[in-house]
Amino acid sequence: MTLREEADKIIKEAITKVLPDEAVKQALKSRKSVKGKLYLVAVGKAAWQMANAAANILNGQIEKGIVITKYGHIQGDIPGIECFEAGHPVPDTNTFAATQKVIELTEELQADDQVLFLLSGGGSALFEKPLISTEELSDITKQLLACGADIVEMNTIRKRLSAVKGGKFAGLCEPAAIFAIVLSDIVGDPLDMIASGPAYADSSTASDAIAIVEKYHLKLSEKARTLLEMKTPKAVTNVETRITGSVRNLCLAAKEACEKLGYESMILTDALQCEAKEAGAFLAAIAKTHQNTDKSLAFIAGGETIVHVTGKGLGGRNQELALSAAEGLAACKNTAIFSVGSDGTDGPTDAAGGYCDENTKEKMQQAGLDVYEVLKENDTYHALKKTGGLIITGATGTNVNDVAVVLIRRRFL
Ligand SMILES: O=C(O)[C@H](O)CO
Repeated sequence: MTLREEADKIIKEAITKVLPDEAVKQALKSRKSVKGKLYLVAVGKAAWQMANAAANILNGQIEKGIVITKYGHIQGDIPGIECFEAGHPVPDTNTFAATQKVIELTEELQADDQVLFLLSGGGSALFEKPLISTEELSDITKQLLACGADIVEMNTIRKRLSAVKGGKFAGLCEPAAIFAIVLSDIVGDPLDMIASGPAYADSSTASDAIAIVEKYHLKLSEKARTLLEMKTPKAVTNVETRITGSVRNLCLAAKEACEKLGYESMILTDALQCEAKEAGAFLAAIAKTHQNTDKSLAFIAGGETIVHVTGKGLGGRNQELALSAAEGLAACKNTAIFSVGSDGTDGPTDAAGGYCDENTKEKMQQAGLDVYEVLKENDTYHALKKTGGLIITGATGTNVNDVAVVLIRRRFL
């Protein structure tokens, strides 16, 4: 097997292990049934998979259900559940129309009813009723995506501009109860930030929001600024939450997959949060340090990096991380670094991530490309396409953040 084939195998096995089906099944065991009706609302990139798992278990008990997920993420019909696809990472008209359907569903709720709320990352874009114009929301979302704000900063802003985020969806469901199962795609699993916490009390403050506006010089209307200064729900009383899955599980699954291939493996971190470029260079440095090993080694780093967009190219944080390792890897032997988003999408591309090895830099030179220029233009997608380094998985059905792996192969090759 080549290093690239090994990488693909590790990715496949790790992602399969973190599909939410089993987690949903376990979480549902602690759900108390209610006298009234049971409704299902599933939002996020893993919404279809979570809803399908729940519908199989609750077989016929669901009165009505709605799934909102990203384009290309619906894998079939779920009896009794309406499934919608919408825009991500920037909400679009389908987002607003599908969210309106959910709001209409909440208007039917009685005190004895229960909403099974299945939430996963991506929900911030996919579940939205904005309190500002849709044009301004789209503009602010694009500013936040480009400025290098991390996901907690982004969602601190997003939840204040929304009628469903920051605990407000829980308010719409009152007096009915919510049983929420949340698949975490944020380091540290902050429930109020995952998909902007529609059913969780907000821990951020107006001054946090204003500080973020100032830090990134965001351009806002007066109305948006006024909304940022307003209070969000600090207590939510009708929700019981089970948190399942996380980047930790993804790292453990990757470690297990590496070990099956004979790598001595170590999780370096499951809380990677820095510039993608820095993470790539750092992992390449680790690869260099261990070149004299006589054992096959794998180093695993999970989390979510950020990109400050400076160019006009196409790419994503995982592709950027992988390509940033190309320079350092050129000095290595039988060594590769790959980084992948468990949801199967990296930035606004059809790739899940990127793969580089000691030959990538040379392949780029042959194609007339310079690593630094490509990174400056944020055009990693096109460069990796030329070097055969794109990782394409398609929608995976899960979303528990990203994992990067260093492979140093010293046997079997
Ligand atoms: O939707 C979002 O806000 C991100 O995926 C984090 O959960």
